[in-house]
Amino acid sequence: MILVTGASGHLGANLVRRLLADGQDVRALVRPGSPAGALAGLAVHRTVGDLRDPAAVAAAVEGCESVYHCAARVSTAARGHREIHAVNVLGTRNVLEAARQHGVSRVVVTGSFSATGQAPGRAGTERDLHYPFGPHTPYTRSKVLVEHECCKAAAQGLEVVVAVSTAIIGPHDYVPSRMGRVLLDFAHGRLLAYIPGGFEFVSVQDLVQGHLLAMERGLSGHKYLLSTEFCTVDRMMDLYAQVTGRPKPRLRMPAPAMETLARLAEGPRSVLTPHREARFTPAAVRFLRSERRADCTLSREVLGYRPTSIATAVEQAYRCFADRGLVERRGVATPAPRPAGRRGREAEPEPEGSAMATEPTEPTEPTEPTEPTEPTEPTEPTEPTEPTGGLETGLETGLETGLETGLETGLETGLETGNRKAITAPRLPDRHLPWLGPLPAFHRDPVAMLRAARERVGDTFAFPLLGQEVVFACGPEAHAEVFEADEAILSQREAYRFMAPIFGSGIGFDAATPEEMDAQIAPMRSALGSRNLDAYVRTMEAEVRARTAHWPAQGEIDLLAELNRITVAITTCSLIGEEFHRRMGPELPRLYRELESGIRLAGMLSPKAPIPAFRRRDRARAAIAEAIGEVIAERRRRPPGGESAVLPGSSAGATGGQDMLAVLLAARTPDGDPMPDHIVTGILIGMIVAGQLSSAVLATWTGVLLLRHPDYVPLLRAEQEETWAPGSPLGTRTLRRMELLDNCVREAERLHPPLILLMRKALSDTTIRGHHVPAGSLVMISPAVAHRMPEVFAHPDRFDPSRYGTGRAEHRRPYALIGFGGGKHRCIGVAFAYLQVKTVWSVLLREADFRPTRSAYPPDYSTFVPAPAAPCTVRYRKRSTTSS
Ligand code: HEM
Repeated sequence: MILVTGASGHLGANLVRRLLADGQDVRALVRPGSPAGALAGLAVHRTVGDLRDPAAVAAAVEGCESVYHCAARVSTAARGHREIHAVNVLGTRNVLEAARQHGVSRVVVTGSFSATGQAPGRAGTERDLHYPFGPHTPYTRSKVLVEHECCKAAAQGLEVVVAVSTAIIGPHDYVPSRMGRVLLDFAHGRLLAYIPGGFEFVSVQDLVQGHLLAMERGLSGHKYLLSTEFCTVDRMMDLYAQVTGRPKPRLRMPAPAMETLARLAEGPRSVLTPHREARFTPAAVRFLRSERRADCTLSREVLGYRPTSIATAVEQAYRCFADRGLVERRGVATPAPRPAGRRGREAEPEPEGSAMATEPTEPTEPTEPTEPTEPTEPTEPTEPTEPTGGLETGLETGLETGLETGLETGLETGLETGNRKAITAPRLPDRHLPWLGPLPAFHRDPVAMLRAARERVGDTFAFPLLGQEVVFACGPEAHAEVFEADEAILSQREAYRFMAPIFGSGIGFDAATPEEMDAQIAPMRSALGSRNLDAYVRTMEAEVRARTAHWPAQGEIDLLAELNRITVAITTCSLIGEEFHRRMGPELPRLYRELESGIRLAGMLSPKAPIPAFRRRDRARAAIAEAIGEVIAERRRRPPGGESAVLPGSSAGATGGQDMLAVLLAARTPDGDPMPDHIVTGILIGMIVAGQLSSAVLATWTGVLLLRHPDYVPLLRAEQEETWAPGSPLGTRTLRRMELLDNCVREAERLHPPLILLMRKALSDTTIRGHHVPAGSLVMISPAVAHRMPEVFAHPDRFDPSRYGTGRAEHRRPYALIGFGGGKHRCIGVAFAYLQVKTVWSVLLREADFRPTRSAYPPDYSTFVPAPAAPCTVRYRKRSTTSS
């Protein structure tokens, strides 16, 4: 058995495939939440574990003859020392220690070229010592220490070899890697200019070959550089142009000017997007210009390493993306071979069947005699994927000076973005500010702004917003095109990634792949299925009664605040259980509010910007996560079927009585392992955010509409008398028979949908209603605008529950009523939400009479889930009092 760590990263995914093809038995260690696609359908023993956990690592290593340790936390950030050190250095120590204890015969550890020193005037070799006093990133430093760990382990008798990677390109890139993202951007027309320079690249298949050779022939305690060839950015542009069929960007920016521009951009960026990973930094431009080279003579002589060609690797990478639907499938032209390079390897005979290339390009600048500097932006570490470093950052800088840079820095660099030219939908008149677009009007009242624009321009139009090109589309046909689009073309996950700090890293919209996200919410889907709903309704009824029991006989309440408390209790008990609700008590509504207030426009720009709302969001999340963690720990200690996992009123032993935490704790990953605790926690928090406030708001709007149309109240009470005997508990069957109530809630959904904007990110060029939508655009639809279209709903501003009755049923037109979305991402909580709102109003209408205190309850559009503006006060009188 062979263990591969980091098996779902770019190198890992290729290495595992090669080992399987060689007939090896492979165990793959992957971190929790890693992309399922990388290993999907492969006959590997998948084991989930964190490198920082010595026990998990030891369990993975046990029984293996050899280990490939490819996992690493890759980052270009100047921050995050602790985590990067813990994953890379201590994680490697754990692997090596476990290997020693379990008698593993050999370990190959993936190293980074960024940790190799640089000698003036020649290509770097294994002998060049790292210069410790340069401005290195925590990642580079960690990879130097990884090499030290390997040396120590070798000195203690373990056979360990370091296989050093340069910038990787090639197939099976599922995350995708940085180099893969550059290729995708090129294919989607998002690279508009580049800076000349050059890099060492390694074809992922050469890197795999190098790892196998290092395992077989490498000397213990030694390292071997593995590169395929040095490529200039010009050459790389030509290769990309050949495989994608797109022209290479015409703008070739002078490096000195770009360094100045990068310097100018630093100030605004540090204010606007302090946590966004920056690529366009002066240091990165300098690095690009230094054209650092690697000499792989040692690998060739000792290991017999025979690199192939980057041209082939680029072609394979493109084909693999095309197979996965991420880029257009086309007859990929085989890029022209190039003559051999200038260094040690050029004297070698060409390997059979290789397209060893030649590139006579001389470095445009002399190699700098100092260590290359790396970008030093304060960003969050990226996910562990592959063993690369500052090199690829330089490359990205070389390639990306268009839209993304504009977004990062807030500066239009004078390069027009490709998106803007290519969108064919009518544009809103350019009366707004560049880059910001119609932000002030949109922020104040997005529904009014979009409605007015639709009246002027039509159902589909485009406008810039915070540096992002937005295509807005309205009407059932447009909705069908958006909701039914493939995730690889219009991505929901990419559009909502700014919610990642709420779900947690690798969870929900931040899951590594769409399949991973589906797998995470699948247990919730079944927990919200019809067999469980009766038990939830009993919780709902109990919570509404418990709350109203505190009300004096008559008085004034803030309806939104009351319904918020009730839905907090219902959501908490149904999702996490009563013990959590009891433990958190009155704190919960505040914590949920602070969590939800973190969903705002600023998040689209930088979800971690240092603004008070985001700080409150993060504090609230931490407090909720900690408390959920304690409940999980208690539940895990107790035998399954413990009482707290059963909702009040449920029949003993019925699966239908379990809260959703119990369902998640019982759920298994595809490998049969329990779901890791942090994923369970993240999913529950995500569900709270998805369901609680929106239910409270829908319930409030239902109440406000009934207050404004009091004629419906006696009709609703008459319906209740027919369907719900006094003293008997509510249930799903009873609620379903309340058709008028159902239609009133549906009118609330139509007139005041809690989610007013739904979004998708275009990952490939596509069309909507015949208009071209380039990759990178944000596609937006609005239930609030669509529900007031007179072409779809007669007299759309009128409250008219009879529109859903026999003979009319306007909502049945596909994708006309979209308050809960549509297509494959339609809300999984729709039945739960409807039952909740209907239960709330069944009980409230039975218990009290209500009257408005205000002549109007206008929506407050300052939040993502607009409710009636505060205070939403209403007067009530308990009905028993009324009758007495
Ligand atoms: C009145 C209450 C609710 C409203 C108005 C609402 C609305 C929506 C909408 C519009 C979407 C689709 C988003 C899109 O396509 O971009 C959605 C998705 C979702 N909702 Fe709800 N929701 C409500 C309650 C709930 C509840 C109670 C839960 C769970 C407890 C829930 C869980 C989800 C989840 C997990 C998704 C994502 C589904 C997917 O992407 O496959 N929602 N919701």
